[in-house]
Order: sequence, then C-alpha cells, then structure tokens
Amino acid sequence: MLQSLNRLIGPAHRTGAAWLLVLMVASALTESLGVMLLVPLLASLGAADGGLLGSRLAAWGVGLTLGPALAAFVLLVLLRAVINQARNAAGLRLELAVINALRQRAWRALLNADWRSLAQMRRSDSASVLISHIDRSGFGINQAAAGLAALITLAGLGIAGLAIAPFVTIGGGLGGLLVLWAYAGTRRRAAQLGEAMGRAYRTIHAGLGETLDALRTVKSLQGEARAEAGAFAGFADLTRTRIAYQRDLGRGQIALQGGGAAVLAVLVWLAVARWGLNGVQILPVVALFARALPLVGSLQEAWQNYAHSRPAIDAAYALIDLAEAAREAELPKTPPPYLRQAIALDAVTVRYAQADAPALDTASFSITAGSLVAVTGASGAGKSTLADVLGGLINPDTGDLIIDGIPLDPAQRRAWRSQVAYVQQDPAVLSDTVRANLLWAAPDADMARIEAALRDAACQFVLDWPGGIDTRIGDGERTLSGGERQRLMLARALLRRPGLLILDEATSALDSHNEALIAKALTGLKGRMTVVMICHRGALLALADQTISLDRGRIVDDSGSAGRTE
Ligand SMILES: Nc1ncnc2c1ncn2[C@@H]1O[C@H](COP(=O)(O)OP(=O)(O)OP(=O)(O)O)[C@@H](O)[C@H]1O
Repeated sequence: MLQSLNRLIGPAHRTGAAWLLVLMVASALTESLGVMLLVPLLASLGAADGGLLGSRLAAWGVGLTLGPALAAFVLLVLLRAVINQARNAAGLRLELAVINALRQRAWRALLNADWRSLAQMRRSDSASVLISHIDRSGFGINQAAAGLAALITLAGLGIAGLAIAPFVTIGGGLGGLLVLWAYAGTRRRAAQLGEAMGRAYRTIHAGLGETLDALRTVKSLQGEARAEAGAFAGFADLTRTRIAYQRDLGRGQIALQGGGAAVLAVLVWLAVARWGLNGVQILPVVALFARALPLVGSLQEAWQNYAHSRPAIDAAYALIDLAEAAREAELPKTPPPYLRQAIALDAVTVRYAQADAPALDTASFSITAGSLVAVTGASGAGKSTLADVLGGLINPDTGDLIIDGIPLDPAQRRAWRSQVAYVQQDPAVLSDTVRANLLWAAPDADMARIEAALRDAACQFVLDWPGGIDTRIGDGERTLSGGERQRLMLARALLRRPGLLILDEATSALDSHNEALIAKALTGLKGRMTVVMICHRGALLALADQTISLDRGRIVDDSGSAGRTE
C-alpha cells in the first residue's frame, strides 16, 4: 500500500504531501489539547484534580479558572477549524495535482508509444483508464489522506488519553487495533469489488464507444436492442458492485459503532468498579472515546475505500508501464532524412503479436524519388503494413528502411515522418474548421498555398461554401461525404509538401469523375514528390511508373522498378 502511494505521490508532490502531514499533525494537536483541557476545566469547578495539563500550568504559575479555561477551549476549537480547512484545501490540491499528473503521464505515454503497440491496444480500455480509472485513483488518494488524518488524530488522542487515564487508553487502543484486524477480510472483499467495478467500466466504455463509432452499421443491421443490452450489461454490473460495496460499508459501520460502544461500556465499568475512578474523573475519558470511536470508523472506512480504489491505480500504472515500455526513440538532433534519389526496403519482415504468419515477409524493393508507385494485392496481403513501414510508422522486426542508400535507425525513422504525408481510406476529420484541419499539417501555410492544395485535391467545393475554409466540419458539425473527406485529407497531405505521399486506398470513395481529377493532380506531382498509392482500380494503376504486388506478405511482382536492393 505504501509503495503504491509513494509511486503515486512521487518526487514532484513530496512538498505538498509534507505540508499536508504538518497540517494533519497540527489538527491532531489541537484536538488532543482540547480533550486534555477538559481536566483542568473540571478541576476549576472543583470536580477533579487538574491532571497533567493542570499540574504543568500550575508549575508555570498559571492557575486555570473557569473563564480562561473556557476562552482557551473556544480558541482551540476555532484554531482547529481553521487548520482543518487548510488541511482539506491542501488535501484537495494534492489529490488534483496527483491525478492530473497521472492522467498527463498516461496520455503522454500513449501518444509517444510506437504505432504497432498502439494498434494492438484496445482503444476502449485505454479510454476507460484515462477517464474513470484515473478518477477512481484520485478518490483512492483522497481516502489515503483521510485515513492518515484519522490515524494521526487518533495517535494524538491516544497520547492525551495516556496522560489522563493510561489503563483505559491502552485497553481502548488494543480494542481499536482488534477492530482494524477484524476488518482485513472486508478490505480484501473491497479490493475484489474494485476489480469488478473496473471490469464493468471497461464493458461500458467498449459498449458505448464502439457502438457510437458504428452507429450506421448498428442501425442498418437493426441492432439497436442488442447494442442497448451490451452497454447496459456493464451498467447492471456496475450497479450490483456499488450496492454490494455500500452494503459492506454499512455493515462495517454498524458493527463498528455497536462494538465500539460495547468496548467503551466495558472500559467505563472497569474504570469505575475496578480501578476506583469516580464519575467526574471518567468524564474526560468518555469525551475522548466519544471522539476516538468515529475516528476508528473513519480510519477503517478510508482504508476500505483505498483498497477498493487500488485496482484502478494498478490499472492506470499497468497502462503507463505498457505504453512507456513501447516508447519511441527520441527525435535526433540532426535534420530529418531527405529523399533525393531512392527509398528502399531491404529484407523487411513485420510480424504482429499473436499472428500466425508475418504481415510482411523479407520484402525488398527500391523506388526512384519522384516516381508514382502502385501497390496492389488481395485483402490482408500486407499493403497497409508496407505503407506503414515506408512512412516510418512501424519499425521492422528485421531488415531496413533505406533513404538514399542510408538505413534508418529508429530515431531517424521517427524523424523521417516529417517528410511523409499519409491519406488513409477512411480518414478522420477533426471537429473544427476546414482551415484548422488543413493547418494541422502545415501550421505556417498562407491562403494562397491553402487554395492551391484545395484545387489540386479537387476540393473547390469548400471555397464555394458561404463560410469558405472557416466552415466547421466533423462530429456534430457540417457532415462531409466519404469522397469529400478523402479529397480534403488529400489537400491536407499536399499542403505538407511531403517528400513521400502515401495514399492508402485514398480514392476508394470517389466517383470516376473525381478520381480522374485526382489522377490529373497526381500526374502533376510527378517528379515533385514520390507517391505510393495502394490501389486496385484502373485510373490510378494506369498512372504508375512502378507496380509492386504483394501476396501473403511477400512481394510477388515488382514491375517497372528502376532498381532493386536485392
Ligand atoms: N494491428 C494488428 N495486429 C495484428 N495483426 C494485424 C494488425 N494489423 C494487420 N494485421 C494482420 O496483418 C496482415 C496484413 O494486414 P494489412 O492491413 O497490412 O493488409 P492489407 O493488404 O492492407 O489489407 P486490406 O487491403 O484488407 O486493408 C493481415 O493478416 C492482418 O490481419
């Protein structure tokens, strides 16, 4: 438990945690002083002797009469209220700082992981961790702080109790430890329910997220009822888990309060009947226990809640560890590779985890810079994998990506991406203006450059809209057809002025008229940039200077090639 808390807090938040600890100790001090003050207060009424505090004050020549004792009591309560407010604020600041840092770290780790690992992760699981698991981790920190505050206050009350009535306090302390020990099983169950809750959240995220992405399919397959049942199975699990947990908490509190009152009754009986304390002497002890009892309850509840949140913290770190282990090489300080002569693959093999056969099997070929290359092959032949290797997205398991005769290491492969633009079959559009979507690729591009890219990609339609390039598009905004989206993303790719343009079935949604327009634009690019097109159809295939054909990961034909590495 301490190890996991220590990892959560980390060096960055140690000062905040130390300040919180100071405030907790200060709060506990005011609490125990308040209880100890009862003794000289009663003594001032002539009902008891002044106890340890009374004798200390007497030794310093301070006689505590009723007025000053009551004034000191009010001041102490006020001071404690102020300290507790500061403690709560510091606790909240620490909790928020820790979860923000955790979320940022998880998000950064995901963004910086290599593409192959990301492609193999389940998106809805990552979303579940980033949203709900990390929020639950925040609750775990909050509860750890609450438990620690209760523990420190109990320790302070224990010290006060030892000064007032040592035997009764030791008896009460042992009773408290016994209670905490007896609840070990409940805390284990809390952890199991926490895991079940994590599973329910993952089901909900998968059910909702994946269905929202595929609403068109769901509706056309008349799958509304099935989709509803899928997501609600997760909600039903969540409800069951939460009720079971609340029941455990409730039972715990009943047993704790009943048991605590019984322990207190036994101790009072022992104190009066066996140890000869009178009713007034026992009063501060009763006050002390009346305060300590709910604190033991709070400590147990906070511990139980922390145990319940712990699986969420572990899941967050599991994602972070996985993504950080897959971290890409840092960008090199040297300028990115620049394609002037040829781009080649030399005996490149890529095998995805859990796949029987490699997606690319010792693939070798060379492409002359400035040429137009078609890549063909049946579905699953390895075309997209080949495009990802050429674009520097995937590091081959063996073999090399070679630019102008120089094999790229992982850092240079990452840098190479600045020279590559990629248009995929079903390109994602950001929910923003057309301008923002385009500038994502080239932040410095001016209007003339934007208009030229739009014209080259047959996107004149955007300039004809009343709002022009400031029209908002994307989720919940103006909807684009599949073909419009593909052309717009081609414009974005062209705006980047890449050395290598990769089109992964990027004209599949276009009619023959628009495909012809794109074909014309691509012909105009010959010699200005290297274009690799994954395509099956005539218009684009006819343009190609070179055609590479794949079958089950192997290159079975490479016609029109200017030169091979083999
Ligand atoms: N992320 C992945 N994890 C596991 N296997 C994968 C992954 N991506 C692709 N594959 C497998 O690798 C092989 C090649 O896939 P790839 O997408 O490169 O083929 P493709 O020729 O582009 O197919 P298509 O034309 O259908 O898009 C396929 O058998 C595919 O199932």
